[in-house]
Amino acid sequence: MSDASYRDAIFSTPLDRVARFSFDERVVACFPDMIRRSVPGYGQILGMLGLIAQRHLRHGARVYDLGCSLGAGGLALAGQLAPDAFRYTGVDLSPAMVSRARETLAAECPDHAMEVIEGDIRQLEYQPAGMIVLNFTLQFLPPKDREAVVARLFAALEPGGVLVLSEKIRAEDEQENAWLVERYHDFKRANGYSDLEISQKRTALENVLVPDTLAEHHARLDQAGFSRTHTWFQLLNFASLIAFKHEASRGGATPTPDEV
Ligand SMILES: Nc1ncnc2c1ncn2[C@@H]1O[C@H](C[S@+](CC[C@H]([NH3+])C(=O)[O-])CC(=O)[O-])[C@@H](O)[C@H]1O
Ligand SMILES: O=C(O)C(=O)Cc1ccccc1
Repeated sequence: MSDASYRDAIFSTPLDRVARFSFDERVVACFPDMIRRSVPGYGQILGMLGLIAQRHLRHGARVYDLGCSLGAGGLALAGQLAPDAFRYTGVDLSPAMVSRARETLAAECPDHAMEVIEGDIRQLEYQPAGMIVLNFTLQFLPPKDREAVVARLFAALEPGGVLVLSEKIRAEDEQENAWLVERYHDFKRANGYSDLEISQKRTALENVLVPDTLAEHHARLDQAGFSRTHTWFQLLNFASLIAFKHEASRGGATPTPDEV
């Protein structure tokens, strides 16, 4: 298969019926362009993964990248960490994404331990992990399935482990939300998408990408058992959170900010 990447023009012509958005071959072919032009802060969030891992990951521990798409999270980590610093397991449900991700990671980081599993993050048998990345993936699960997945991830994390959760979010306040969505559409327009593309993509994502509020995310993480959660990034209606699983062996000692 070719590793060429194309400009996203999927919603550029008028469609009689806009189908539900899916991660099929057509999306895979233009995905790097689509996500960079559609997700404010995407590159900056990826660039922080290595820094977060350097601070919080036990040397040699496993990192899960759930809904890894083309393995961008793995590439970012391998670019910043030594081969013995971590073992990467990407997981994605889309066969087209998985085969491209495997090719890219084998070619770009042959010295690192990188595997990609085709599977559903709701059913995966998780191995113990030091860091779990959900970079714009939880938002695609039916809302009723989100709590159970987060609980499973908490169980899979080693004490001292971290979950990085990046999501499109909805603001609680209707006016604030409307302002953020309008400026997000401006952002897309400035990145070369037409009004037609913006509106057809919006239709395709209805009931497929269902954003939660930041308060809902924090509450779900707290409920799963995470000892602390921070919102460390937000640009318009896109945000990233970090959740810490408490180090069990500290026996009541007060954790420093880096140890929470
Ligand atoms: N149940 C599921 N199980 C596994 N994968 C799933 C599931 N549902 C959806 N996916 C996968 O989650 C990914 C979401 S994209 C992630 C970007 C990437 N993290 C990146 O940093 O480039 C986000 C976006 O396109 O906005 C797709 O590849 C789906 O196939
Ligand atoms: O929310 C949107 O309008 C987007 O375009 C985000 C997005 C980016 C890439 C794939 C699916 C959704």
